[in-house]
Amino acid sequence: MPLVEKPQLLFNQSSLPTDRETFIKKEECYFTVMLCGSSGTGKTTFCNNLFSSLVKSPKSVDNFSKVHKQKEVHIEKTKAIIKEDDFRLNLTVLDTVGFGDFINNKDCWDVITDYLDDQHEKYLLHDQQSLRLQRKDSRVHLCLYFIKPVPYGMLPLDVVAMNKLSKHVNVIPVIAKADSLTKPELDSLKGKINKILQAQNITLFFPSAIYSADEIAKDLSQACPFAIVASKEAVNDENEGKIGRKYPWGTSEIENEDHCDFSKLKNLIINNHMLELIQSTEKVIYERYRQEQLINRKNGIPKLKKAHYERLNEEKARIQKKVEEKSVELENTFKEREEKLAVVRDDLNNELAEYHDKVRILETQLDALRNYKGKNQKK
Ligand SMILES: Nc1nc2c(ncn2[C@@H]2O[C@H](COP(=O)(O)OP(=O)(O)OP(=O)(O)O)[C@@H](O)[C@H]2O)c(=O)[nH]1
Repeated sequence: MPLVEKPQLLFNQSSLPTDRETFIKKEECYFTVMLCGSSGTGKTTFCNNLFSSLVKSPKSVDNFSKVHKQKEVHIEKTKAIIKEDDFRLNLTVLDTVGFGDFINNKDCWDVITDYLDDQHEKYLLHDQQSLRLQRKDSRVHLCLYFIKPVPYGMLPLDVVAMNKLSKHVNVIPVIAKADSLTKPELDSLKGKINKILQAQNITLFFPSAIYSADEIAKDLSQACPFAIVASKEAVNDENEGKIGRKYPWGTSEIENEDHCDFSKLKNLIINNHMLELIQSTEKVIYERYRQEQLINRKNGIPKLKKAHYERLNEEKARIQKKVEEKSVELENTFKEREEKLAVVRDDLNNELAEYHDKVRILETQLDALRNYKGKNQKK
């Protein structure tokens, strides 16, 4: 687990509201963030920019082809401890490897929603025990959903996946690689995405004024979906320390609000609303899961998840097929044996008929001999 001491200023403690100050005074906090989006959307680069440190290493070419040989989406976990002054952030970053990368992406969000529910379930089990000390909390506080920068809006996969995920975790959509769009294209894309999200009734995470200030919360909410640019390089010597992307015609600085919404998103997640994300996970999302489970589950047994259900159905179909194949095989063997037995029976019957004929001939001969003998005795 990488231990990153003193990254570039992560927490702006001087401007903290009281609630957050208390939160920081706890000296330690656990935060889990999920990066959901297809390969190459810049998730790793963005994550390292967000936490101002090398939290996650980019995939090498070999590693990339190895992980993508698996035909299923899987969750890759990276842990890091970020220390700033006396505060320690125990960070867990979850990458959804393979999400949206296959030709058929049907139900690829199931692995993720099952993972999210599993973490709630583990917490629920701890909750139900009499001694609640040292309970592990692996619940996910935030899912950053990476939308590809395509001018026509969102793919149907994005709409369905965000709809499903938003019931299990706080979701914030981001437009990845926003430097590939012009300002008018970006504004139009944001408008289209917001219209789709509204029409589909997708509930996203929006910062509330209780955790920051009215204007800050409003400004951050208006920036959604956040257009982000990520980079691992400083733009040039002159602007040393400024991270960005260099092009032949100019530069794009990630923290420049005229270039993208990176700073706003960082303010939301780290400076102002991390506590709200953690509390909303506890009070809204986990509470909803807890109530649903306790109302619906029979005899305390957790409800089967879709993936488990499908696996059981597949297993049932496999066993049924095997039973059918075995019964056809047995029937054929039985028929073969029956046919063989019929041949043996016919042979034996023929043999028996032959013996009967022979016996009949012998009896006729015996009768003839008896008659002959009787006639001779009379003489
Ligand atoms: N133009 C542009 N390129 C970016 C941006 N962010 C990242 N990249 C580049 O995109 C490539 C992929 O970035 P990664 O951060 O590895 O993407 P990823 O989503 O983590 O990829 P996987 O690990 O395969 O899932 C790298 O070459 C980055 O330098 C961005 O905002 N704009």
